[in-house]
Amino acid sequence: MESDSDSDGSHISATPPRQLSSSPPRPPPPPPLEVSNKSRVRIKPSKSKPSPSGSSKVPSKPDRIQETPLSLPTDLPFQIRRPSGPASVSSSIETLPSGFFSSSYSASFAKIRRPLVNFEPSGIETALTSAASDSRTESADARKRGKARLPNLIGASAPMPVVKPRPCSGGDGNFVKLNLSGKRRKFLNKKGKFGGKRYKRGKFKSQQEKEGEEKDIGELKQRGGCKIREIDCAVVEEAVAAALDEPSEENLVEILKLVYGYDSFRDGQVDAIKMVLAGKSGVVVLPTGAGKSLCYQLPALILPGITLVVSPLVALMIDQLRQLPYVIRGGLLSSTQTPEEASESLMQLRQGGIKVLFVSPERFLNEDFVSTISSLSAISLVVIDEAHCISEWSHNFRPSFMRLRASLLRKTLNVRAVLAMTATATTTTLDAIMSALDIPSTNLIQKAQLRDNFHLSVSMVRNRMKDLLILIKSPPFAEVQSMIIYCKFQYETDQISRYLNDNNILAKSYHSGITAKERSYVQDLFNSNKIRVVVATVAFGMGLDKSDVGAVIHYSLPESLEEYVQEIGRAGRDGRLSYCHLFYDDETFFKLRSLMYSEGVDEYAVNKFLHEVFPADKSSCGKICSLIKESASRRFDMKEEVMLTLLTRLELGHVQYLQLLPQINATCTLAFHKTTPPLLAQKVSAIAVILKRSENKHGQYIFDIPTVANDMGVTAVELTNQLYDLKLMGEITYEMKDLAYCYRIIEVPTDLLSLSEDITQWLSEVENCKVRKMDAMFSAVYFALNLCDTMQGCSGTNHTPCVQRKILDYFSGVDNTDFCKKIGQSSPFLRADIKVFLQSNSQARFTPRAVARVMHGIASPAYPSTAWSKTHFWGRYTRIDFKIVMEAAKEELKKIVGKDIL
Ligand SMILES: Nc1ncnc2c1ncn2[C@@H]1O[C@H](COP(=O)(O)OP(=O)(O)OP(=O)(O)O)[C@@H](O)[C@H]1O
Repeated sequence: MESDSDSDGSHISATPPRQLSSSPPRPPPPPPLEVSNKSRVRIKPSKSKPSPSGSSKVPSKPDRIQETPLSLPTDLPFQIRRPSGPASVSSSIETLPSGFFSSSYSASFAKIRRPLVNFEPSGIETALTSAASDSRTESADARKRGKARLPNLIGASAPMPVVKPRPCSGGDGNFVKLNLSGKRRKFLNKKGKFGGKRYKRGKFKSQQEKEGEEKDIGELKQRGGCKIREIDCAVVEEAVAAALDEPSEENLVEILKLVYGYDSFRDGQVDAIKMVLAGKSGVVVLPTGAGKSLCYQLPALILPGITLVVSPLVALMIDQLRQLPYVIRGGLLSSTQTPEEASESLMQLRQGGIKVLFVSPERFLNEDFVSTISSLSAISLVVIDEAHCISEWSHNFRPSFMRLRASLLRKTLNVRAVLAMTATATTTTLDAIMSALDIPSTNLIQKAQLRDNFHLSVSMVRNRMKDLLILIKSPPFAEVQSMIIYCKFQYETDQISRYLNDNNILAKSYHSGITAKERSYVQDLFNSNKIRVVVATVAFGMGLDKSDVGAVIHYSLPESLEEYVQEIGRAGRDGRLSYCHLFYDDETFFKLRSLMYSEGVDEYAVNKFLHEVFPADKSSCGKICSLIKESASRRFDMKEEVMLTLLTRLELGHVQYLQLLPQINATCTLAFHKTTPPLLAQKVSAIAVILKRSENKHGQYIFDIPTVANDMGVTAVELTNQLYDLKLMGEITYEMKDLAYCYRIIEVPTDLLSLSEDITQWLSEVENCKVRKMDAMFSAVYFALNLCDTMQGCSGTNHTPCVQRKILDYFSGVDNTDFCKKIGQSSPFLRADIKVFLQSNSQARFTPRAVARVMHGIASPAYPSTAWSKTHFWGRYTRIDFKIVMEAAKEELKKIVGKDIL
């Protein structure tokens, strides 16, 4: 594996300082924060019993806001003083030019008679998405506005229109794909016919159109403050043809200049592009903000077929779509679209109207989509963005990413090359990615996973709110225009943003609990510098490419070094020095470490789960089954994501036991309106089966969709389509509820016991891995606060060299978790407390894990915090290792039940 000079923390000061010219005032060089001796972290098992904390995710009693008047600190964990002189600088980081151009044409939207019912799980993707509702309205708007469509630039011989310029990243770029500007689209559709001619701006426009456009550009200028330039499409076309013929660096740079306005490639880009153009699959590991998108955008422009980009978040897809260069037609398919919109996108895809399609991994559950994609002979490239999501050993595993395996992509979809991209992957994660995608180790392009323009600092907190305000009001943070504060809990983001506003700092909170529209609004305010601070949970940031974010503050410890690197990666994307400070406190660390155990499952629960997934009836092969998410989650005391992980493993493990289908609403309540039920049953077979299989309550028929579908021998989606037709005819109305996982049984396992043992073992390894990540994060901070005096280059609160070293070691596989041995291994009161707890709740049935969760203050579906945080044992033992507590609970339960407990 290659490494890069970044890995040597000693030259961190070689970063050029932020310039004052075109941006808001810039802070002076490295912050002279100092950690006093008082701040040293001391981890020791608690002597007295801690008071019960709140719930696991959102503690019932949030931290009190300290409204103490602000004065310059004398007794704080860190001291702030002005720098004595400028930082040493060099030009080792290139200055980033302005870049992308907006698009203004779009493909047609054909009308369809009926939407294909097109269920897709939304999961995390939806929860963390912003601006999704916008794309929906825009799509509808586009339908009203005409059908003219440009032919595929490369696939067809039609020339490209001379496009109007757009501001660089940070603006709302690719209008067409988002249908943000209908006027412009209409206009440029006309222009598309003028092959190769240089288009003079404004020549063919009505006054109204001109005004509309100018308004758009005006707004964008304001947002991004970017330069505007034109692209001569005929020239680009020539350059593309030349690069297709001979993909030399010279030819590629020519396109780079023409399309992006950049003079040269950044480290790793040209290698990645050449690899893909040669039809080879590969993995690209480049730091945040290093320009990974360009590694697929440029090949997408050159290669003749379609490029599919798989992204974990809708918000990310929308951002990437906006950032596509003007000359590449993009589209997206996401769970937030209506079935009509999804069908339209598929139709455009079939007709060659889309060159780059962004999709969620869940889309690959949709048979309609898979068959459309496999019927397209020309998929040149599949890009897997945030590819670490494929691996269960990453910080952000997404079960649906498991589906993206070489077998599906190459064999079923007939894809030529696969490009996996990430900024944060350990060696174990990389191995998992390469093995899933069948990528040889020679095709790994890896640079250091950290940019060297971060000034990293850490401090121990005593009063976080007050310390935060002092930090923001002191140099260098006081002079940073745009900053992000990351918190763990949603309630913290709201509290802090209120607190900052009360102290004259314009801030907004951002988390997945607010609507997509609000999230989009906050992001827009931030991008246009109308607010200074976004206080966010992990939901904010992935894909955010605001170049002048000058600081990132971690109000709470991140859960892993990967998360930390991703989040600080939002800062300094313009290459200038940026400041990243992390507040540490023991209490938060112990609380977060407990949360790492919130998804674990015991063998007992896995076994119960498998018995429900596979009906005892051996003839169930081929049957469609469903598992209602909410009730099953409570029954098995398993989070919904964990159930999905198990189902996905049953589909994609060594043996394929089932085939996961799109999620459905499993319970249907139906009423008849025109024809009487018996008469309609004579004409429509579905109704005959429904009458047989339903329960009649006050004239309404309630039935289970999969049961009726099985009886009819159709899929759940086909049945729903039939019902939809009957509804259109006015025959029936119906309501669907109970969102459920849906699957077809392929093979019933013969030995459920050993299968559950196997799966539990795997889950336990995944859990251990999460805890190790948390511990590695803690260790880096602990080291910085307590032991880094000896580390060359660290001084005061400048912990850059040692934190940087820890991060790079971690990504290259060095175990950093030594200090966490300090987590409590025993307590004299533990067994006695568990005994009292069990006696006082003798009516409830517990597993050792359930008891340990209560003692650690972790809510679970069967033991919600609303009910269980009332016990005074709730969260009492967060400082004692979870496994020790679980073991003690097992012993106590054994005594009560009198037999061995799993
Ligand atoms: N060769 C280049 N020269 C100058 N700027 C570039 C170059 N390549 C990309 N950029 C710019 O760098 C910025 C970051 O690019 P991009 O968003 O692709 O980063 P990334 O690696 O995907 O980051 P992240 O992982 O954080 O999402 C963009 O504004 C892009 O225009």
